[in-house]
Amino acid sequence: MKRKLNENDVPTSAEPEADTQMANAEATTTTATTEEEATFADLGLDARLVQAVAQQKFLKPTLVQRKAIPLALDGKDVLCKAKTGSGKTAAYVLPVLAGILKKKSVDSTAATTALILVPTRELADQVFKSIELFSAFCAKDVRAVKLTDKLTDAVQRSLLSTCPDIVISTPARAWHNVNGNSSALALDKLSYLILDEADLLLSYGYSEDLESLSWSIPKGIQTIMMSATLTTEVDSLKKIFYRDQQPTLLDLEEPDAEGEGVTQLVTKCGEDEKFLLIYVIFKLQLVKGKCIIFVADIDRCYRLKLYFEQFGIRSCILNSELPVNSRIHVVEEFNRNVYDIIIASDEKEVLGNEEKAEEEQEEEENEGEPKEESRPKKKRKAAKGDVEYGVSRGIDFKNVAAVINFDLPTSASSYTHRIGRTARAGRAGMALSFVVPQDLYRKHIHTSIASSEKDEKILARITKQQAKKGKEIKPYNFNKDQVDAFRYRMNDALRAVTKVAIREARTRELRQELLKSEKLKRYFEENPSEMNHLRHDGELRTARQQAHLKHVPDYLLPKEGRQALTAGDIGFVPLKKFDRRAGTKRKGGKRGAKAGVRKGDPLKTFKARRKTK
Ligand SMILES: Nc1ncnc2c1ncn2[C@@H]1O[C@H](COP(=O)(O)OP(=O)(O)OP(=O)(O)O)[C@@H](O)[C@H]1O
Repeated sequence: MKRKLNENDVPTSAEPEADTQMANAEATTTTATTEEEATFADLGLDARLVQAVAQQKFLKPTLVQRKAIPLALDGKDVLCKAKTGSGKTAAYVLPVLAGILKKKSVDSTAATTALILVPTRELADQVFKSIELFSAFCAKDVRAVKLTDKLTDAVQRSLLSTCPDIVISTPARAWHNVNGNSSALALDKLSYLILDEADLLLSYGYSEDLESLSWSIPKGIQTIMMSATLTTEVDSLKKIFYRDQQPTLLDLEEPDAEGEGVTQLVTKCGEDEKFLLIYVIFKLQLVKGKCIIFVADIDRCYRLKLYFEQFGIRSCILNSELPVNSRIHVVEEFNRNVYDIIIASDEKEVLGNEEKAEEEQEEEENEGEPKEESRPKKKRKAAKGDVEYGVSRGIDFKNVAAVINFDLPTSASSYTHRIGRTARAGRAGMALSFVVPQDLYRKHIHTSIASSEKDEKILARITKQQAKKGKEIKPYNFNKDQVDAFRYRMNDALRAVTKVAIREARTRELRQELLKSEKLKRYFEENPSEMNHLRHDGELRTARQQAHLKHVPDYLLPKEGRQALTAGDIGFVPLKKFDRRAGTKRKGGKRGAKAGVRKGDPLKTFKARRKTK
C-alpha cells in the first residue's frame, strides 16, 4: 500500500525568475496550512477523476500537484520543476483529463486534444498506464494511444484514424506521423501540449523533431512542461514552444520530511574492491529491500550478473539492447516485488556521449544561475542500442530501498536521475556510490571502462550540485578486516567470469529475451500460471560454476554482527546478532530467526520470488 505522501509538505520556496510571471495561486486568501491540507476534490477536479485518485490510494495531492493542477485547470501555460518521484505525472495528466471531460460534455466530436511528448518508450508506456488508471471511471469518454516504433505504420495509422483524445509519443514518432505516414496524426484540434521530462527531450536527440513539431502545433494552445532540473535544454524548449508568451514557472524545492529522502553515501575503492564490496553487501544482507545497481555499460551488466551467479545471487538486467517488451516486463515485475535486484546500464550507453557529459558539466555547474543565450544543440545519434531507451530517467520503480552506483555516472544530472529511482513518493532510500580515486586507478583486467580516471572529478561536481540542494554525500567506510575475509572468494568468482563468458551471456540473454518478448508473449498471456518461464532473473550459466562459492562458511561471517550503518530500516540496515543459515545453530542452540531478518541462507534469500505486499 502506498504511504501518505508529503504529510509535512511545506509551501513552495519558488522564487520568480526575472522574465517569468510567478505562480500566484497562493495569492488567494488560503493560508499555507489550509493549502497543505487540500484534497484532490479541493483542486477542482472532475468527481470521476477524484474517485480514480482515491482508488490509487493517493490520500493527498503532493506539492507539485497542489501547485500545478489549479494552474493547469485555469488554462495557464506552466513550466514546472520538481524533484524526481514527486508526482509530476498526475500533476499534468489529471488536468488534461479534466479538460477533455469538460470539452466532451458539450462537444463529443472525436479529436486529438492532447499530445504528450516523452523521451523514451518506457515512459510512453508508463504515462499511458497512468492515464488508464486515472480515467478508470470515465474510460468510455477518454481514449489514449501510445505510439512506438515497434508498431507498423499501418497499425499506427489505424490507431490514429479514430482521433484518440490523447496521443503519447516520443517526438520522433509524433513527427513521423504528422509529416509522414499519410499524415495520420492531425494536430489542428490540439488544446494541450505536454513535454514530460523536458530536460531530457533534447538530450535524447529529438531537437529537429521538436522544432518541426513546434511549427505544426496550433498557436495559443496550453503548453505544460515538466522537468526534474532546469537546464539550458529546458530553456531552449521554452523558446521553441512558448515563443513570446511566458509560462508560469513553478520551481518547487521541498525539503525532505523526517524519514524521507535519499541518504547519500560514497565509498572510495579500487576497481576490484567494487566486486568485493558488492558481494559483501549482498552476502551480509546489508541492503534490506529492493535494489538497483547502475553500471557503466552493457558488458558490465553481464559481468556483474555472472559474478552474482557464482554466489547464487539472482538478478535481472536492464539495458538498451534488450527488447522493449522485456524491459517493460522487468520493471513491472520488479514493481510487483518479484525480483530484488536489477542491474542496469543507463542511457549513457545509448548516447555514447562523453562529449555530452562535458557539455552537461557546464550546465550543471550553472544550474539555477542566470543563463546565457543557449547554443543550438547538435542532433545526436545513438551509438548503439535503442535510442528511445532510458532506465535511470523518469521510470517509476516502486519501493526501491537502495540505488548502488557500482560505476559512477558521467554527469551530475545523471546522478540525480539515478538516485531519484529510490525514495520516491515520500519514502526513504539509500544511494551508495563507488568512487575509484585517482591513486587507486589502474587499468585492471576486469575493467572495460576508462571513466574511473574521472571519478573524483565527477564526484566533485555531484557533491557541488547536491550541496546546492542542501544535500550532503557522506563517506562510508567498510570494515576492512571484515571485508578482506571475502577476498579469496571474490577472486575465485571473478576468474570464472571471463570475457568469453560475458559475450556468451550477452548473446544468450538477448536470444532468450527476444523469444520471451515476441513469440511467447501471447502464450503466457493466455497461461499466466506459467509465467515462470518469462522470468528475467534466470541463471545464464556461461561462466564456470563453482558450487562451493554458493555457501559461506561460518568463519567468514563477522563475529560481532553488523553495525548500524544508517538509522532507518531501509537501505543499509543494522543487525544486532548475525543470522546464521537455517539449519545452523546459534551458540545458544536456537535458530537465528529474527523479525526483520530473512530466514535461511542469505544467498538464497535473494532468489527472486513473489512477496506478499
Ligand atoms: N498524491 C500522491 N499520493 C501518493 N502517491 C503518489 C501521489 N502522486 C504520485 N504518487 C506516486 O509517486 C510515484 C512517483 O510519481 P511520478 O512518477 O509521477 O513522479 P515524477 O515526479 O514524474 O518522477 P520522475 O521525475 O522520476 O519522473 C508514483 O509511484 C506515483 O504513483
